[in-house]
Amino acid sequence: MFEAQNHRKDLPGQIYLSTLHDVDDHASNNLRGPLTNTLNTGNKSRDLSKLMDGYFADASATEISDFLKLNSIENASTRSLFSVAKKILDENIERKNGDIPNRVASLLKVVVQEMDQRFFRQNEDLRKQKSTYKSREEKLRTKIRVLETLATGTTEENEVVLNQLQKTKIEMMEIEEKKKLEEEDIIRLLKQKESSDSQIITLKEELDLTKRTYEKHCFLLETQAKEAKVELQNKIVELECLLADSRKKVEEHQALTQSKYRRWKRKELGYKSFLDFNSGSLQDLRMLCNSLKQEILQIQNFHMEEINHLGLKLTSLVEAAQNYHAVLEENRKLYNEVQDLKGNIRVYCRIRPFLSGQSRKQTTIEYMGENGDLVVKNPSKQGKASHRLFKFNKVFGPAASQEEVFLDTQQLIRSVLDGYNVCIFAYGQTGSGKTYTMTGPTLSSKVDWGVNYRALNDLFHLSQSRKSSITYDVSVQMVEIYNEQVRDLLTGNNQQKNLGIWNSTQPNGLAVPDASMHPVKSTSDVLELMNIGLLNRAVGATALNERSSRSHSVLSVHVRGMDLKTNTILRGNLHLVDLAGSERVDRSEATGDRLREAQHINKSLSALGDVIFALAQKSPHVPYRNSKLTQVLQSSLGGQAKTLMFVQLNPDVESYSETISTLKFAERVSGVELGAAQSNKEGRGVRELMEQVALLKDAVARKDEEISLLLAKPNLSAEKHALGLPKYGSSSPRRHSIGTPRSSRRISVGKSPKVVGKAASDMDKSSEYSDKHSEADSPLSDGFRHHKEFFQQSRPAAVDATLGLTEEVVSRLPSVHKGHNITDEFELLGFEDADSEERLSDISDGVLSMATETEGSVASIVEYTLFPETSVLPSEVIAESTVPPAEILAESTKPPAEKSSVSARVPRPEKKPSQGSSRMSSARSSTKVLPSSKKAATGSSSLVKSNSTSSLLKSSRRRL
Ligand SMILES: Nc1ncnc2c1ncn2[C@@H]1O[C@H](COP(=O)(O)OP(=O)(O)OP(=O)(O)O)[C@@H](O)[C@H]1O
Repeated sequence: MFEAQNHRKDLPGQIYLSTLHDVDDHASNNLRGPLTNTLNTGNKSRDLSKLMDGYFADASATEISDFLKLNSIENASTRSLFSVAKKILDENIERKNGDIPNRVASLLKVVVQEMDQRFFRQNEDLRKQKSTYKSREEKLRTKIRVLETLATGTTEENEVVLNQLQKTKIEMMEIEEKKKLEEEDIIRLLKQKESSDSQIITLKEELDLTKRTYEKHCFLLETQAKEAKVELQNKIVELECLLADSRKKVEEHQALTQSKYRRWKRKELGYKSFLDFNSGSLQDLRMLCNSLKQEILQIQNFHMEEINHLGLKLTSLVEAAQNYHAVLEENRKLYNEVQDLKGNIRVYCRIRPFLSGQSRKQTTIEYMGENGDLVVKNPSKQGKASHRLFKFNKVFGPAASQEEVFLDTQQLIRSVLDGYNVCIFAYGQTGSGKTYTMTGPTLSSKVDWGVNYRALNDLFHLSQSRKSSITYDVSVQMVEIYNEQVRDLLTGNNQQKNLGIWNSTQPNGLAVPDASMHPVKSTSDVLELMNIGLLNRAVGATALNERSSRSHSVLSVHVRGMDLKTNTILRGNLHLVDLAGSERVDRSEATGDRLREAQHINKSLSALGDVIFALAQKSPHVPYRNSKLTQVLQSSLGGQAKTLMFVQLNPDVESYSETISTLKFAERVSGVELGAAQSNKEGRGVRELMEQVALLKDAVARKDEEISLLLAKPNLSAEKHALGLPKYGSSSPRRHSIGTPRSSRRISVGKSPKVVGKAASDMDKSSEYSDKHSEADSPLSDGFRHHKEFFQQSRPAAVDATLGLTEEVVSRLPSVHKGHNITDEFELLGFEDADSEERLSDISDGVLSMATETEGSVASIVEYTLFPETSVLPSEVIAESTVPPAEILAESTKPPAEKSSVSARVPRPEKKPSQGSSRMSSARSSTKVLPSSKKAATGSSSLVKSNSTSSLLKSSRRRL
């Protein structure tokens, strides 16, 4: 150990290289120590740490060589030298992009050389050390051998020697271990050397490369510098030239500025003089302005006065405009009145709003005028051709409330209380709002009430307010027409019973005699009945699936009013009709029930159209009988009624074609004139007639007496034969008059035949049309016979009585009723009226129609017979029919108050019973009497053939 330590001290360069680490650490410590001291002492030499920190990166070659001289590089450790070399390279590569300056390269060279030498020296040292160790090992082995020999001498000595040997062995082992360690160190050093060698080689190569690149770069830079220098020199020359130019320009500019200055000076002087001049004229202008102000004030005052004047004129204009609106309203009213007078069917158009479920809300309605104009747009067309204008009495937009709609309908409905027949019907495709308008969406809310409820409600209120002067009885019927079958909706049982319809219009507007008639006293009664009706309709609807759309519902309101002052009786009927959907069902698509429904709807609506258009054309024949619907509405579509049609529209573009066909229909309807409506009043005319009848009755009584006196004489038959009077029983006077050719009747009736002939001719016409067979060839053909038969069947007794007497008795009684012209009586009957003639020509079913469509007076007579004041059962009628005619006639002359009870029992004064009389009795008996009762009544009518009456008339005729 000791030797080893000593040997360390002997190593060259004073570096302890027992291990490489030791060498490095010690070396760096040794190096740093003196260098640091040197720096601290102010020596300018630089130490190796600076070298390591790249201190020499920017140092000159001389500085580096100085540094290397001053500092013993041999004292630096190998590791630090390596790191110095690496750092130099890294730094230079980072800084200069691989260009290593010469000085750094030389420094590197020095460091690398030093490291080379050091490795060489170390190698040498290690070799020497190895040989030293070997010699020592030899020495020790010899010592061991000596000692072993000595040990064999004495055991003690041996032991001592052994101990020494062991110690020596241990030492040897330690030395061997150390040797091994040193050998390992040497091997590691050798390896390090090898790696350093390779590093040095690569470094050298890199250095060479860098040097070459650097040299190239330097050359490039030098050439660039030369070029830049030349360029700069050129620029300097250019700049000098420019400087000379700008100097010249500055001089020129200065000269120009001076001339400008002089010019401005001159201008200033000019402006000054101009300003002086202007201030003078400003003064003048001020004065002028003041005078103008005065003038303007004057004009302003003048205009103010004018404006005030205009304001006054405007106020009067506004008033006029307001009046204009009033006048417009008045005009509308007047127009409606004219329409009423003309008997035009009023047409109101109502457009329903889009429903919440409708997704596309594109409307076909372009414009709705307050005057009833409606413009519809065709969505598939463009330009003018896409628009169509329609004109109606009124157009209600989607926002119109139920109340607004009713307000415009109210007056019409109110006229029912004045004895008019009114018909309101809603026409339009399915879902267009017909039921909404007529009934309303719900009954629970008053706001939603449709025309039906509001109408009845209004009628009740009005009748209440009039009750001091007129007492009213209101009754309702509600029927449904489905597949040409009429069903009573108020019976309570829902059996599908097809009800019969009168073949002609009835004076009381009753078209469906078998439908139950329900007297109503209040709105709640109506609501109750409506509910029953709707329920019955709904039950039908469930059975037949949405039947309400395919059936017509008719609510008939019958009003009878008695004027307490004049004893006039008013009869008004209101038909409120919710028609089936008007859309044309494609027959090719519909089958079975649907096809049947479609056919029936199409048929009935076409029939309605035909009736309306026949009326419009004043056609002699109105085809009421072509459908149940037109039959039911006959009394309200004929001459005396007021008719209103609601045209319901769905604004959706998809419904365009339906909308157009609905509007076209409505447009034609709106042009229809039915003739002036007439009130069903039983007034003075009736009473006068009654008075005449009373006179006649007296005359007949007197003549009867005379006849009975004559009959008492024995030569009676001869006398009778001589007179040539027809025998009673073979033909009644009425029959005679009808069966006789018109010319002969003319002769027999004197002045009146003209009228009678006309009436008969009308009857003939109606017969012709009603039968739908031409009778033109022969007036006495089958058709005429049919007419004759029908006339016999349906002719009301009262008319018969009146006409019979008029023709054959009255005309021969100038002495009885002196000064009274029989023509007047016919005028009273309305037969002289040209209109009535026209209307008579419309009769399709004989005298009953005639009675309705002529003056109210005749209707009243029929009414008395058909509709007694109190309901009388057929049996009672039969019993009462035995009342002697004298008594009846006497009764008829009584005042109405007394008359009412008796008139109800008025039997026909006809001698010959007929089917017509049976019909009368069925009608008078009760509105609820079934058609089957007609037969019973017919049977009972034989009883009506009162002996006294027949003998009375027979004898009177004989006498005459
Ligand atoms: N003026 C309206 N305001 C609000 N909703 C309306 C109006 N008119 C109709 N409707 C609604 O449109 C729908 C169809 O109306 P409605 O049933 O009255 O048509 P419709 O013509 O009677 O049909 P249908 O022929 O099938 O009986 C209903 O839901 C109804 O509430």
